[in-house]
Amino acid sequence: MTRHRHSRHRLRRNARRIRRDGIEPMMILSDDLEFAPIVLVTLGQAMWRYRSELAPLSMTFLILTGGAILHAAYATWWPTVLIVTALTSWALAFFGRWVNLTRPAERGYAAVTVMLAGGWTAAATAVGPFTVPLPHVLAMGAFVAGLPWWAHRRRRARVRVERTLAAWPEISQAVGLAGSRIQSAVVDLWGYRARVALARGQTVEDVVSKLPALESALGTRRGAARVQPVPERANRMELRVIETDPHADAIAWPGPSVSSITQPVKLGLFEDGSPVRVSLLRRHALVGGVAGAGKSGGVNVILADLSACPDVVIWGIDLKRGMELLPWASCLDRLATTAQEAQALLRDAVAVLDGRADLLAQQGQRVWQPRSDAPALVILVDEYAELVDEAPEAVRHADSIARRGRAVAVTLVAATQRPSQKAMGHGAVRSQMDVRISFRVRERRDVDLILGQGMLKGGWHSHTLNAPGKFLVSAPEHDIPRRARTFLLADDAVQRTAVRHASNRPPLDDISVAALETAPMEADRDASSESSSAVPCEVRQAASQDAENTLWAALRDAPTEGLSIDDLMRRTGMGRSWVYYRLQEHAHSGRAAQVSRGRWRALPDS
Ligand SMILES: Nc1ncnc2c1ncn2[C@@H]1O[C@H](COP(=O)(O)OP(=O)(O)OP(=O)(O)O)[C@@H](O)[C@H]1O
Repeated sequence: MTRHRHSRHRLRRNARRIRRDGIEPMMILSDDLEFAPIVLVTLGQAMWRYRSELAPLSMTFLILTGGAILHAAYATWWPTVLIVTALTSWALAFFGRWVNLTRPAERGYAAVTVMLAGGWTAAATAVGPFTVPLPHVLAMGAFVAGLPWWAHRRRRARVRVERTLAAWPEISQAVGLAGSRIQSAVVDLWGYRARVALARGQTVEDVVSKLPALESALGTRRGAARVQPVPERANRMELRVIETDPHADAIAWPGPSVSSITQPVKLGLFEDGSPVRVSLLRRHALVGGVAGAGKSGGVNVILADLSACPDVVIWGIDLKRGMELLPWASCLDRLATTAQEAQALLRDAVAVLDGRADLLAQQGQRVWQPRSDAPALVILVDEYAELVDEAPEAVRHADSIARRGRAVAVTLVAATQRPSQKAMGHGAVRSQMDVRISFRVRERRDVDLILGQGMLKGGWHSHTLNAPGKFLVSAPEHDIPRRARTFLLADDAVQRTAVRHASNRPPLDDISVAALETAPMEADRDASSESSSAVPCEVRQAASQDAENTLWAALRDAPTEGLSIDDLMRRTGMGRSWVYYRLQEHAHSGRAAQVSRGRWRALPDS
């Protein structure tokens, strides 16, 4: 007692000296201080930190204490304890959802545990908690009921997230977001998300630029953290950490989601499982991304939905000799696979546009309302850059459609790898695209190329997409960067869908057909300046067959080191794309192969 008074006195004296001398206060561990309180505080902190893991033990202790008190004071109350237990178990089993026990297994566990605990308490109330075998039963019960608790995945995830976010003050300091606060956090199937209040002057863009540092501080894998603004508050954001990728597996196309172009098509699913719906009515769309990133897959989903709508006519341009769009031929009102056909198709689309615009002007209407007898016209262009290369004249028509087509429901859906000004033909097409879909891009600067200026800075990181089919979509209804994955249509699904939808495709309306019938006069004028399209069809076919034969002969007679694409272009007189796609076809059917980089020859036994 005297020793305690001495040390308290010494402490007070030290504190006075510190204040007097202006020395910064700090914790000093010395044998002067009492050791026991520090141990107690540390122990208390550890127990608090591990309170979830210790819960079965704490509960056992509480039940034991409760049993002892009840036995000592109210030994005759054991039937009441039993009744309360039965009622609570029943309520948990049937209404546990109200207390966040979302799964049947969780409700069952809670009901059984309450039954065991209540049963034991009733017995302890009646005969005393230390009467054999009650202590043994309690120990066994605690262990058995504790096992599912300790093993429960969602509980462990919640605890891990709580601990991570408890360190937010240090984390935010370390990454340069000091002063921001976590407001709430929710653990879900794929990871967790937290609402963060930003400090004064901090913006979501600041956080986006610090994402890699944030991922490191949170201890997640690279690319696991996402940041989304909260539209109604500039000083709030949602931080999402994806621990298990919900897009790890391909998502099969579930069937058409629309029956009219006036409804938004369903492209795929966001990471939270919600559908990506985008309206294509009176909107042009640009689909971009590196080769193999899933553009054609995305176009397939658009086609599968649009071909289910009886109020839209679809035209296609595929200068890869129809490789991508040919499977949909039965649903396409028109398909162009050569530069000349593409040019004619776009020219006709402009004629349709003009015809419709004239009618609307006469009737004093502003927009074309798609119906099955007055359908919208959607023109799908696969690999737009190819069109610019091979049919530069066609780009003029595409430009016209991009600028004037919306009101009359004549719209473009253009897919291309890298929509640079050059690839888009230096026209207005790119700037007129209202829906931008970006699959993975190789370089950061390509993000802005597809999605628009400043998008990279705003957190649209399509260079970090890590699997084919994953995309970001920017459209009037999608102004937040959220990762999504398109549905996947396997080849046989494309075939089946095309066959099923082919029977209810609408023809063009009378106004558009009449516009096309009066268009040839203009077309002839066009044609006179284009020697290629003036060549009759049979002559073109014969020329193509000649080139085909020359290519095959060249490949067959090629030296062992093969022939380069330039050699083959020279010999056949055809363009690079033509040679390239014919080689791909030969390679596909096992007739020719690349002997070294860029050099080809026929296979010996073909
Ligand atoms: N949503 C998806 N889910 C799973 N896999 C996909 C998905 N989309 C595409 N893939 C896979 O990626 C491969 C390449 O996709 P796709 O042909 O669509 O790419 P691309 O961007 O069109 O390439 P290219 O420009 O060479 O035509 C496909 O063969 C398919 O296996």
